[in-house]
Amino acid sequence: MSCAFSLGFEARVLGGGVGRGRLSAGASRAEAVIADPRRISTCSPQVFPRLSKLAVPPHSDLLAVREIVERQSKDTFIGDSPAFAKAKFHPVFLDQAYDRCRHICAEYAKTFYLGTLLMTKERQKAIWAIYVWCRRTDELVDGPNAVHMTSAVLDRWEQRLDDIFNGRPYDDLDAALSDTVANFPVDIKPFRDMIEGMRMDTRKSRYDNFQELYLYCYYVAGTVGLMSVPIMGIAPESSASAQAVYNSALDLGIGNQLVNILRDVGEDATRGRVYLPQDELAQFGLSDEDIFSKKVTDKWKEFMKEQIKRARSYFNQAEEGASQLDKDSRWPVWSSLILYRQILDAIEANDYDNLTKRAYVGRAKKFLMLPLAYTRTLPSHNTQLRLQ
Ligand SMILES: CC(C)=CCC/C(C)=C/CC/C(C)=C/CC/C(C)=C/[C@@H]1[C@@H](COP(=O)(O)OP(=O)(O)O)[C@]1(C)CC/C=C(\C)CC/C=C(\C)CCC=C(C)C
Repeated sequence: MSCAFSLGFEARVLGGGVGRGRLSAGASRAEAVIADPRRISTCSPQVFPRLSKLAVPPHSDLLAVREIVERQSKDTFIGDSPAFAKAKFHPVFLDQAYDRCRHICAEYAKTFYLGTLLMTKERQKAIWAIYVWCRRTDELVDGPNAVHMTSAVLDRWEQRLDDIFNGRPYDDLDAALSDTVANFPVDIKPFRDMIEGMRMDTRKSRYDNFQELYLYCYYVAGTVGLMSVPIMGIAPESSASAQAVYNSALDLGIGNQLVNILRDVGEDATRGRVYLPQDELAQFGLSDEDIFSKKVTDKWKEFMKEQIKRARSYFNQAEEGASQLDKDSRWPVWSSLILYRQILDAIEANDYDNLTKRAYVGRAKKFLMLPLAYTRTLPSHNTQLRLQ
């Protein structure tokens, strides 16, 4: 491994984080921007600046994450929820609504669905309802009706979200989510932020740097981590702080989204989209034209190696928090971790050709991974969080 590519200092979204290089108290998020173009190694004939690891931009939606965690960690939260007072549905209707969520989840995310089967019934239902809302939100911009997408559509979707949280669902799938948010301490902000991510996606097709990309990844995937932890629960025996566990949840979301981006570079390019930081492409002597020409050059391979390394480092950090979740909730999280790592392995196995090939994890490999993920949920594999 060339020392030119070492990853930079790490900083945490929530401060007081896990692992190496956390921000010292009082350090601003702006200081967490760590790409340093002047740091060019001399130990390799072809030199590249190092990539930033976690360039957390000082954006208000990222600053608000700490408050989301605090609100979601409050004991009184559930009683405060408007949906708690209003969402009273007939149990048969609710059972059917959750059952539809279960079917959708089983159809679209089989491996993840299998992983939920060890969770308590209440948690399973809640995570399926959240999954369905996220999937429907994503379908607005990515699904068959995406051609009809306008900002008014997303505004209406956000209004509908308010109604869900106020116990006034539009349909049965919404009702499942109304019931979920009445039963679990889930804040509305991560849901709003995911919609914001969809807005960003419709407005923007280039990312100047990793900070911009990080914000996008937070919106569309880090938010899933924030929504999921209150459902999955932190193990009563864990001595980790909620902030540290949420940091890991964000890391898993960001890591997963980075993998999605790396897997889909060629496909996105055919839609005129490049989700790779423009400044990093330039640092490696690459540009959009290299992506559109779909030639896997040595420069591209070096660039990809670094992008993969960065995605992996998010998973390494996510592991720490995954082991602090309630034990019956760990399986789907470990499955997701292992599966997305395998996609990175598949990109390597394709010799970094993600321009003309889609990295793929076969069905057999996916199912074989499930018992492996299960062993990681056992106490013998429990990683201790290094910082509380
Ligand atoms: C355990 C687990 C995986 C739970 C999450 C369940 C859930 C609610 C998933 C919603 C996913 C979804 C449909 C999001 C919409 C936006 C989107 C498409 C995001 C991308 C997902 C990948 O889906 P897929 O590969 O099917 O996408 P396409 O085919 O390209 O459309 C994302 C990459 C985001 C996924 C993010 C997560 C799964 C974050 C998971 C984090 C946690 C569950 C927190 C775990 C806690 C700790 C402490 C580690």
